[in-house]
Amino acid sequence: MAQLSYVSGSVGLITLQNPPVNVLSAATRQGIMESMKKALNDPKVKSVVICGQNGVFCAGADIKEFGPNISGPSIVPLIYDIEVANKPVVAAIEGSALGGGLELALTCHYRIAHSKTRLGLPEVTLGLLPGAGGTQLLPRLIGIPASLELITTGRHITAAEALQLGLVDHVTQSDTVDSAVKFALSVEGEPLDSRRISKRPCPHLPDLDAVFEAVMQKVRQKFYGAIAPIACVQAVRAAATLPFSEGMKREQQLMSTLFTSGQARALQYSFFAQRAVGRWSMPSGASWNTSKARPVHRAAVLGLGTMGRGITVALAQAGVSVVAVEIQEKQLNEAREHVYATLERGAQQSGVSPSCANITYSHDIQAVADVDLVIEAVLEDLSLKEKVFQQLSAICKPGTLLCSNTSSLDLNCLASQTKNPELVVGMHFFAPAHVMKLLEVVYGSKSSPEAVATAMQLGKKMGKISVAVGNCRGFVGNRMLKPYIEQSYFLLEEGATPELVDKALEEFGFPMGVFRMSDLSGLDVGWRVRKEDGLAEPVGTSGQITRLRGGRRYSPLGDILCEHGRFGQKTGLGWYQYGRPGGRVAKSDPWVFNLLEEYRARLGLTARPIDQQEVLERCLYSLINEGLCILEEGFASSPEDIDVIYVFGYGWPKHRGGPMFYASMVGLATVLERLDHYYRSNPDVPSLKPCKLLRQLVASGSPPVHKWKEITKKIQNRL
Ligand SMILES: C[C@H](O)[C@H](C)C(=O)SCCNC(=O)CCNC(=O)[C@H](O)C(C)(C)COP(=O)([O-])OP(=O)([O-])OC[C@H]1O[C@@H](n2cnc3c(N)ncnc32)[C@H](O)[C@@H]1OP(=O)([O-])[O-]
Repeated sequence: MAQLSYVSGSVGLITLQNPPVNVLSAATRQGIMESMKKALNDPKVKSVVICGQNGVFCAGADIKEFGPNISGPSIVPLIYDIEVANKPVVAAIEGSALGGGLELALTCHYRIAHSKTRLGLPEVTLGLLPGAGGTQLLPRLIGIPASLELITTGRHITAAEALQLGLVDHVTQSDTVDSAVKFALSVEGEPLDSRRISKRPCPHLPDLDAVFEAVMQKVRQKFYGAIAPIACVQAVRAAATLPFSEGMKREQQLMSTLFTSGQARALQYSFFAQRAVGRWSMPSGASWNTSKARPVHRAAVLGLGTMGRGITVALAQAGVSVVAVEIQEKQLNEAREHVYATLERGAQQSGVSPSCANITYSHDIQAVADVDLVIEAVLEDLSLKEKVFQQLSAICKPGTLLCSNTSSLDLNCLASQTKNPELVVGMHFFAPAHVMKLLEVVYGSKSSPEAVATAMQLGKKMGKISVAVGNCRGFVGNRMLKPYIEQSYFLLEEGATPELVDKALEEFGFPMGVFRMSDLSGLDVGWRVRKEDGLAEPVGTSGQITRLRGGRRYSPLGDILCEHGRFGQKTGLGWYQYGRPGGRVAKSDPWVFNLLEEYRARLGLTARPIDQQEVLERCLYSLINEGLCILEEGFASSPEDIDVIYVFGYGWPKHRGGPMFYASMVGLATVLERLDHYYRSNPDVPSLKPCKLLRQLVASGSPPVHKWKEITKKIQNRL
């Protein structure tokens, strides 16, 4: 929907009306077309201003309309009618001008932006490219290098940067539409040829081939496996080498290869999944729109180790006043320096003044007495955390929310140590806590919906993507990681090497394979959890190795490495060698090969050839199966929750949507058939046994992901 009105005598004002962000739906495109025609044919109208309702210009094409049969006027001829118009057209840009929204502004003759506007061509983040001429117009306006950077990253830029680049003509602090109308009046009757960007030549670049070669190499590396960034480079190259109309044809051709691609579907699914997780619900029926969050003005962080420091930085950067508590003086001083340095660095990058003043440090737990919320981040030890929750419950003012950053311990145990278990929730951050976007908000059996709502809202304020999940062992992310790691160990026993397994997973798109990732996070972390679970038994001098725990197959390979002090990067030795403690570059280690050979020989295991497909099927399908169990048991309320957790917390390649979406793309029947196949030959590995929900989904015709919730409900009601 778009509406034409008349202002200041001779200006036609076209207002996009499609809340909340005025996307170019079929009706909006129709409205623009009709309004433009009317304005151009009306002799009283000497100039036109285009703006968006509710302080947002336009967030681009309507992603919800993407599919084989898009109705309504096509966007390209629509916006080029604007460029050829014989009356000046001024874009009044507020809020956001993204994708097709910026392309619309680029076909206007002038662009006036409010200082708080964000502009960009983020199509690549949706598996696409700017398909309404953005790859041809932007280089002609701001040059090739800047266009390549903006289009291959999809980065949103500020109005100030846009002015500097020449993308907008003027930036205003006051009413944007007023400014644009005044500007339009000032250019009425002026010649427009020089304002038609498509008519301009693309600025010459002396070392064109070298520039494109370098950018192509960079995007292939940085966005490993993603096809859209490559197509973006190819499209901009057309702008540099072809006349506009030929360049447009090339852009359309490349866009058509991306539009129907699996990657585009996965990335668009991820776009909406990120928004869907904010609409959380609990098995009790309580949810985001029935629960009121409490304001959090002052928060405390207890325990200033690696995680505590990151959480303190993230809170301060979100403008929350923080009480940072660490009982050990030395650790407290180190933390103070680390937090200060991190905030300083952040301030330099964002150009915003550092928020150090928001933080007070103390080594006395009494200092948390009057805060609204406490995040406990002490060592991952149940008895220690229980003591801390007893203390907090005694010290804190009534109503203070008590949150734990535990990554696997039972939240109900912590809550039972307090007077008000309804005020206890988990806030599981991911390292580094001031960088990683994901936050698992964990509700226990007594957590109140208000407590969950408050933690979810605080997470959003900290710039996190927060997902509400139930309190099972390892919550969602770590619980699914267990069968994934387990399978990788079994594959080593059967003949694989860490290199082969990691190669398969990295070619799939993970930034790091399971063994390199384990070396980074520290093998001793998992070892401690396996010991707590009574799984890791010392092999020691007896040399007796058993591969069964409670009737289930268990591989002690990881324990053996830890017994040799091989904790990964931190000791310089793990599944790979790193040259020195803290080394980052992984090199194959003959010691590991010898260990595997000796281990197999001692257990009478015969190595066999294992290919990448088997690695992917066993590691990913067992992880997916565990995810489906979590849905079945109600510890996650939707497949989107699981996919957002894996994409933003565990390095699952975004262009593959997440474990649940990937399973639907591969075909649930295939996942079921492969798991059945592996379970038949490994009956002592329960994580390979297909769960009820998987069988039910296949029996129901393998519906698309967004239909799983209703089938899951049916199963839960039967349970
Ligand atoms: C030809 C052309 O070249 C090509 C092909 C294209 O143009 S492709 C399209 C390119 N455009 C984009 O990539 C911009 C995507 N949007 C955003 O980045 C953000 O939305 C925002 C603009 C910065 C606002 O953020 P926000 O935090 O204030 O609100 P929100 O919660 O995100 O959004 C508010 C509501 O609007 C919905 N929404 C936002 N953008 C949308 C879009 N482009 N299409 C459909 N729905 C959209 C969103 O799902 C949510 O719905 P619901 O959850 O309430 O039901």
